[in-house]
Amino acid sequence: MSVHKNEVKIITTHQLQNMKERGEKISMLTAYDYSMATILDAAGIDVLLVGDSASNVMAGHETTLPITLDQMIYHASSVVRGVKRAFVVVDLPFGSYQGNSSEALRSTIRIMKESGAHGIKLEGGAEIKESVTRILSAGVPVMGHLGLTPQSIYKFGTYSVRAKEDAEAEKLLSDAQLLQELGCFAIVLEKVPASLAKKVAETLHIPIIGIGAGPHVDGQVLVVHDMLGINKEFKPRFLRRYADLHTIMTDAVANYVKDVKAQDFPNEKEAY
Ligand SMILES: Nc1nc(=O)c2c([nH]1)NC[C@@H]1CN(c3ccc(C(=O)N[C@@H](CCC(=O)O)C(=O)O)cc3)CN21
Ligand SMILES: CC(C)C(=O)C(=O)O
Ligand SMILES: [Mg+2]
Repeated sequence: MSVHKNEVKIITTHQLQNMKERGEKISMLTAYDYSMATILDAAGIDVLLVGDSASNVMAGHETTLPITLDQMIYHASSVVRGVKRAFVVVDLPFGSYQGNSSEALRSTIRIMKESGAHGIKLEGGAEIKESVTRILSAGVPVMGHLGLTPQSIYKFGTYSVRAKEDAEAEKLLSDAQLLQELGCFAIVLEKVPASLAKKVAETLHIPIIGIGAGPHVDGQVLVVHDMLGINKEFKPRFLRRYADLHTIMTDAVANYVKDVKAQDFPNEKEAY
């Protein structure tokens, strides 16, 4: 690939690894569509996650379970078209990989071929060892996801903080080590005690990206609609709101409605 003077450096798994080694934190947000991806990419985000949280945020489902592989591919291909620099990771949706490594590979190949994304993420540790191995052997970068794994919500029944007990914490650390040994390039840790996340980030050499996992990890991820304040209901302790787009958008739409009703829009300059 030729490198031109003004070309923006495309993020690779190697660069993410270098960032951990240099102590530069990795920034990651979700994106589900082209317009949002364009903005996030231009603003300098390192990694975009086409999360299965699209099931909640885009489609209005209660959980991440209903979203399909076809729907994830639609979101992912839209995101990829908006990106010039960020590394794009796609969640394998519920039912597309669990308990069947050949199906896991088939789902991954479809995502990579049909969306143009750069890697995939799946939830779990030892249980999904065969799937992870098989996907990695096809040359596809894999991101792990441990701690609160929303695709298993009905096994746990709550979205409460995970791995508070020693046994659960030990299992999480050994799962993280396993994922690293298999060859995963990074791991998301969701809603676990900061002290455990710190230990995992210090023990492993691959980047650990936290969401509700405290500051002592190698990067942070949030759902973009949450951090922009688009949805008002979701306010867990780990969320920081960087904007109140709910209010901005509501006011803008209310003003538009008012102007249309008052026949103030369109005016002469806005007509042909
Ligand atoms: N909009 C959105 N943001 C997310 O971060 C997100 C999704 N959707 N969907 C998929 C998963 C689910 N996630 C979640 C869900 C709930 C909590 C949570 O803290 N819920 C409650 C506390 C529940 C409890 O302690 O029992 C809260 O305080 O809102 C955290 C992450 C993270 N992901
Ligand atoms: C919350 C992040 C890590 C995720 O998996 C998603 O958005 O689906
Ligand atoms: Mg997810």
